[in-house]
Amino acid sequence: MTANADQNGGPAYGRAFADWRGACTDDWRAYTRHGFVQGLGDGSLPRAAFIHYLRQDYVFLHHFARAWALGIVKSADIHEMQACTATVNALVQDEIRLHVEVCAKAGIGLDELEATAEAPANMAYTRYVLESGYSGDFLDLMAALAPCVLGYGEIGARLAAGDPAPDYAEWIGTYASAEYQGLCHDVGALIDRAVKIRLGDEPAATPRWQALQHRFKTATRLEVAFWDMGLRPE
Ligand SMILES: Cc1ncc(CN)c(N)n1
Repeated sequence: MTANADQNGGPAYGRAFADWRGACTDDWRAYTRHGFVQGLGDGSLPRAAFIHYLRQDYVFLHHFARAWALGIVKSADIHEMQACTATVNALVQDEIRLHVEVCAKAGIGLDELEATAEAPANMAYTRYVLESGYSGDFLDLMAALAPCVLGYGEIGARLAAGDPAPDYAEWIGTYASAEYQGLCHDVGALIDRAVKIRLGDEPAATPRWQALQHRFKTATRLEVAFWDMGLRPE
């Protein structure tokens, strides 16, 4: 367990994250230790699969930015609005730069990137998250969004600490960076504060908790399906 780990061995991104992650350990492991992830770490991932994934992820980030913008709509106060705004900004200004730059080096320009046809696994995941926000409240949306932000934080930190092969250093460096790790801590704190405001000090004792755990688990499974899709370039 590292200094930054919580008591379950996961990164210390907050209490709600630790609980939700701990309630779906098999699915979480399938997501964060997926063959695609192992291939990023040891360099064995075929380049075609990586570029295929990255193009889909470029589309994914558009929808995720929309979902975080929906968080602004569903916010209870200025603190939540500011935190959601910062995350939208991190997605569309910082994270997406990786996708644009790596694809440009592979000969895929911005127009071609924008014209990427969305894969069904991408649609299933992003629309699930957006629907969680449309029909649910701020907590429903956060439970569906958390595996995305925090899972990549956990993966990036673990791969970077494990002496990775140089092939995917840019990808690993993006998610292991101080900026991305800071974002994960901010999002974890946002969720804990939102839980406290809405469900009090003993949220696990409230009738809503299981439904939130279930939303987190469903989004985690959709992350697994996204990696599966990444391994199947047409
Ligand atoms: C599918 C997916 N999940 C998570 C992330 C990290 N924001 C991402 N870029 N793509």
